[in-house]
Amino acid sequence: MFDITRYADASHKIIEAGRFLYANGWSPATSSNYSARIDEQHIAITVSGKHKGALTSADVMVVNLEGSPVQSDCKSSAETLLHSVVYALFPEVGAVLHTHSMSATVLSRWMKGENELCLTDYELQKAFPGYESHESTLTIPIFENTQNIDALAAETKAYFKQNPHIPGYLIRGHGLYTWGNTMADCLRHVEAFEFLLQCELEMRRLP
Ligand SMILES: CSCCC(=O)C(=O)COP(=O)(O)O
Ligand SMILES: [Zn+2]
Repeated sequence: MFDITRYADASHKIIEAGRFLYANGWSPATSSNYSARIDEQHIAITVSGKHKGALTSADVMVVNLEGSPVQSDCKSSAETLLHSVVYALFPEVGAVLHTHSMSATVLSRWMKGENELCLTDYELQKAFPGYESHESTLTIPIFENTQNIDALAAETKAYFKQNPHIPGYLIRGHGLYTWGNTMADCLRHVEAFEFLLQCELEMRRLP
């Protein structure tokens, strides 16, 4: 069983995150999904198909670390397993955010055939833990989009088991996943990734 006060706190943070991410244009229509850890075994996560700019507490439910609903008849995000993988691999992670920005979508499509984006020489790389200089390289894997979330979850699990320091990934033509120890950390990571992805797009537009 989970603590109801911790669930309420997680739900509140998810609702606020949705307003912020939608307002920035990073979660259009009913795209995206968000989660926050309640305890070692329970995660609060968005219900599937909801508009993320207008979430209410009824749009946030609880699943266990295997992604199964706990005390709810709602259907959790279609991408629940992608969240579960991160919580199961990294016990310190407190929040996972998935967004569908134009820059993540366009850049990952533009990079057709490439399976990683290497970011270097950006001061903002320092927004991520462990990246202490613009001279470091932040390598972001790009996974192919698929409707088979079980398969994608297995792929991401294998990758991040080997690469635990990488703070997120792209799904081609789909969006961004990132995480953090707190919701504030995770929101900072989304914002930093969005800035860096926009820079990369702009660089590719230059003659
Ligand atoms: C309308 S966007 C397609 C589904 C998706 O990629 C997404 O992020 C939202 O799915 P959910 O089931 O979490 O609402
Ligand atoms: Zn998505």
